[in-house]
Amino acid sequence: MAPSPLLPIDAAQARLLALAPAIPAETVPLAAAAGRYLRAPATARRTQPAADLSAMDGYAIRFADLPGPWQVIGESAAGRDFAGTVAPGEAVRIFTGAAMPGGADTVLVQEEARRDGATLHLAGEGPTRRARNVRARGLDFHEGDSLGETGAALTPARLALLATGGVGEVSVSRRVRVALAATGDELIEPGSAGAGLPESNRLMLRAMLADLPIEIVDLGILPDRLDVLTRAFADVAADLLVTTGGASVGDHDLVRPALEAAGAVIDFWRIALRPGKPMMAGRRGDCAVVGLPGNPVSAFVTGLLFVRPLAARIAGARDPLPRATLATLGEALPANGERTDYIRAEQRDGRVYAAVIQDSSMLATLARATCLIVRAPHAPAAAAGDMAEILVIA
Ligand SMILES: Nc1nc2c(c(=O)[nH]1)N[C@H]1C(S)=C(S)[C@@H](COP(=O)(O)OP(=O)(O)OC[C@H]3O[C@@H](n4cnc5c(N)ncnc54)[C@H](O)[C@@H]3O)O[C@H]1N2
Ligand code: MOO
Repeated sequence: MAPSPLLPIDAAQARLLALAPAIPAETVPLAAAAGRYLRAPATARRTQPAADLSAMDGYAIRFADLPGPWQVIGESAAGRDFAGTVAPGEAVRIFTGAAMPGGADTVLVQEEARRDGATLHLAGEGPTRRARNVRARGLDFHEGDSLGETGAALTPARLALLATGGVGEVSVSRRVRVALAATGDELIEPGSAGAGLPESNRLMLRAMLADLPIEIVDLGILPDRLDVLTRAFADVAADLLVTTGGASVGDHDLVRPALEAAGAVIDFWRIALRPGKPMMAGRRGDCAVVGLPGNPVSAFVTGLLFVRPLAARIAGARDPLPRATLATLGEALPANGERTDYIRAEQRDGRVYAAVIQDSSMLATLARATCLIVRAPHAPAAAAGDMAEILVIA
């Protein structure tokens, strides 16, 4: 039987994201919502700033009174407003974040003022326009404004925005349950004694997902036995099952038959990607399943391009795919073949340099790499100084 053509990477990513199951929402306090994604829009419950505030330490004056002098009639500090009104020729001592007193419209910074008892003199250029050094009520946002659409990431900045908007709790997706299984009779637990190859894919993938709102269900290292794999895949309770190894065409590559025996429907297998060609993806009931190749660098690249975006999409992210940027090549690159190539490279002095050997088993070059150079299928040879797409990884 002729092998089916390899799926282009963007088509594979689109099909993969479409496999994301819907998971329930939950309401959590803002303080517990870091890294989650909004399931409902968040709306400002207050206006910020709630009043016109001084942006500087100085004196609240009427712009029309410049160049002074003024009589200082009181003080306004943050949280302790001045109760009166500023009449012509009057000023109020004011501090950053304090409410502007009624009648005043401008702040004279104290570096440009001279105090002589209760009398204030201009001692510099002074404010050049009305409302200088004043933050108008609502400068940041108004009550009723949207502070985040459905799917927005609760980044540190957005959490601070929501807190300032008077939002105390948010509707987010519950944590995504990600089951991780390594397969291979040659594998041993990392750090354990004995012959065998230390298993490295689970902890690598776990670390790649660490900043997402997930819970890991660790299925451990599974042997190359169809019955054991089938039972493990049939029993798993998760939103996303990720396996590594056994994805290719060898006699011991049992992941696909085991997934199918466990009731999974495979949507695609084998993509036009180097490294990572034998990746497969599908669904088993409400659980998305992704079978990654066992080679550690192949697992890293497919983890970056597929698993992490899928976990983020299940968590509610609108736009989860990694973003490439442009960089200048430090050396020439040969023409590419039929698969999109992700080349381990280092950024030095504003240029990128590819590692000489790109074997997909080599973790030392992956750990040294700060980026992957992306080479499109059939890209022509590139010269030093040409621009190339990269994905930053460290
Ligand atoms: N005849 C063909 N052979 C291979 C093909 C092909 O198209 N035809 N594809 C190659 C490509 S490309 C890849 S990638 C590999 C991936 O195959 P598998 O997913 O079946 O991976 P394994 O054979 O199980 O393992 C490959 C390699 O990686 C080591 N490994 C596996 N799991 C782990 C782990 N969790 N931690 C550390 N190292 C791991 C394993 O010992 C092997 O050395 O297939 C090619 N073959
Ligand atoms: O696609 Mo495999 O990952 O080249 O080594």
